[in-house]
Amino acid sequence: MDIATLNDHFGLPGVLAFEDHAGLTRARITTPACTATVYLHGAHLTHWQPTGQKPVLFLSDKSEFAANKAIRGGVPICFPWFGARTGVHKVTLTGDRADGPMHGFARLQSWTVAFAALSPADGSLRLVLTLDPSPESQALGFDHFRAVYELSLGATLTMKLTVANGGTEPLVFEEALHTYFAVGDAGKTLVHGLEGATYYDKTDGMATKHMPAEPFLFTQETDRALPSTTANVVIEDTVNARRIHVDKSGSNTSVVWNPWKGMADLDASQSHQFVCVETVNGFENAITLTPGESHSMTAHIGIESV
Ligand SMILES: O=P(O)(O)OC[C@H]1O[C@@H](O)[C@H](O)[C@@H](O)[C@@H]1O
Repeated sequence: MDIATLNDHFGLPGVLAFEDHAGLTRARITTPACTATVYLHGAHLTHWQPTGQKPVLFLSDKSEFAANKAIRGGVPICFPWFGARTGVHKVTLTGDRADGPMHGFARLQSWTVAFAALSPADGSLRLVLTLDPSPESQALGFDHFRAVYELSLGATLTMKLTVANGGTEPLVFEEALHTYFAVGDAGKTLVHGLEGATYYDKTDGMATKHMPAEPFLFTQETDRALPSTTANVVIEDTVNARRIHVDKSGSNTSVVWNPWKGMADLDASQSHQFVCVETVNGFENAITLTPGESHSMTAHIGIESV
């Protein structure tokens, strides 16, 4: 659908409008409760700001916006694998192959708008996008999945990713809502809720270790995958005097990440402006769906001023 048709079908005057940015289509959302931006490229939420709050999601000033690149910041959707397709602690995914882009193809595909409407209950905007197999996914061995991403954008944020198996063989995949939370200073940010959990340390050859007994403080490059973790977390952004609550369901893995340095699409000066606390099913928690089955993973984000 072109932008005019999207606006005709789904636009809501003063609330939801579709526009072009750098050749990509994005939805701009303004409600009394929040502002938000969603790119159809990757179904990528890049901005969510409840009224009266600073933006909750970080977006790199050096992010690229191009059809073959992932946006740096916001909430990339990783699917149907997390990180590399194969590796230590990984199970064999559909296709049983090692090729394909980092974090899967879903963040590089253009998703389809299926539904948009305001909720009469709380004025939040409900936006639903879908992803079906494409020549790119089929070339990587994924030709019988269906994915639905339901966003509820208001004073709180709900992100729900549902994947269905439309084929005749089991569908085995990983997934992540790779959320970049904006914080005043990553080095003064605590993560509560993961105390003592087992993790695989990607900065140390995926060695198995344990989180500290006290809330986790970012002090260096951090790249930790926590399997068998269903805990809700609270991110304590001390500089901004707020707590970000991340409540999740249908997710058995968490990932905590900050590169602590610049990257090609991240200026070094911005590397302490976010922490990634990711809602994931990965490694031994990869999802297996029998034909006709579906699975949902949800992250619900709320902000508490302190
Ligand atoms: O640069 P990308 O592909 O967006 O990945 C960013 C990071 O994503 C994290 O979730 C991974 O654990 C890291 O290993 C990775 O570096």
